[in-house]
Amino acid sequence: MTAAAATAHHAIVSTRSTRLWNAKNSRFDKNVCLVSVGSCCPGNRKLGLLCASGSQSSVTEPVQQPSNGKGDHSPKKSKESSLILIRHGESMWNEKNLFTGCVDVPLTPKGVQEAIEAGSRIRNLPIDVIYTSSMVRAQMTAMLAMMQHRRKKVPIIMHNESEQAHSWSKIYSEDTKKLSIPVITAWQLNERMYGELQGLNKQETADQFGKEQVHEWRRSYGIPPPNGESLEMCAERAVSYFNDQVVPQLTSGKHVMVAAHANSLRSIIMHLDRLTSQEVISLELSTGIPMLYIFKEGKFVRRGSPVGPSEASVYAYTKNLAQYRQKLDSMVQ
Ligand SMILES: O=C(O)[C@H](O)COP(=O)(O)O
Repeated sequence: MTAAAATAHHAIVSTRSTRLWNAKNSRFDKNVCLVSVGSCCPGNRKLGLLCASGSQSSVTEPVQQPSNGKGDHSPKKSKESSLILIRHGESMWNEKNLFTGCVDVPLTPKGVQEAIEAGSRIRNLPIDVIYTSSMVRAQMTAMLAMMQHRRKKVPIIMHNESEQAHSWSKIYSEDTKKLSIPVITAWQLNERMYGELQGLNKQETADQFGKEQVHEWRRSYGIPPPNGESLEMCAERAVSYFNDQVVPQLTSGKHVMVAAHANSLRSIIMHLDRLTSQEVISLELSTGIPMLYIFKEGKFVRRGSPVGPSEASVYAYTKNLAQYRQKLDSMVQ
């Protein structure tokens, strides 16, 4: 691991443990130990790789093509699927340390690099459908990351905002469709609305209102910034969307990537890992770091962040991932 990768890897901070989500029973039913790289310590609050060994399952074809991303799923041999969550790369307002929220700003050159680096980490992982927020920084991140993917499918933004937009963007070749990945954009995955903090400098705001107050606005679950959304309010739309749209894709065996934002993803991770409103306070997501979950039999198992494209343990997570990787290796590139 390079020093930069190690820093980035350790920059994701989570809480002590997570549990397996049982969608059927709508509950979490088993604790899972999260460890930092190279150790397995329940007291360690850094998020890294799981110490559990990979599960076994039957082979899933790596190439799966949803027709419209909203249903119409072809039957699969195995229902195991993977979920990649990624916060966008550094934006031009991250760089300036400004509260951004729902202001739609693009990536910096560093953010572009982070997205490309993220893409190289996940370049051997299966991805059938991509969800992004409606904001350009998340969309840029998803697109740049996909440029690195070894399968070389083309990510294509679905335009379903009107019947005309839908019909005018129709693809008339089945072969070409098979070589594309639908990208579904959803405002529900947008960054939490930061209210009257949007555009303000974070340090100056802390100087003015006090560090504790600003930390409460930024990290608490229930307290909204002035005229903005609390994490709880953000969760209401982001987690509902995730459950309504993303989970059915995973259930049908599709491999999904979600490119979104610090707080929309914090709310989703809080839900997946069943963090309490106290625990979520210390959940920090770095820009441009992908995180992998395996979804199987209605349960989410967090597998950490792939450090590099060839990291052996990522592909040992499950037999399916290993086989997908092998298929990529055997394909003429
Ligand atoms: O919207 C913003 O300003 C950032 O993307 C996230 O901000 P935070 O670190 O205060 O949650």
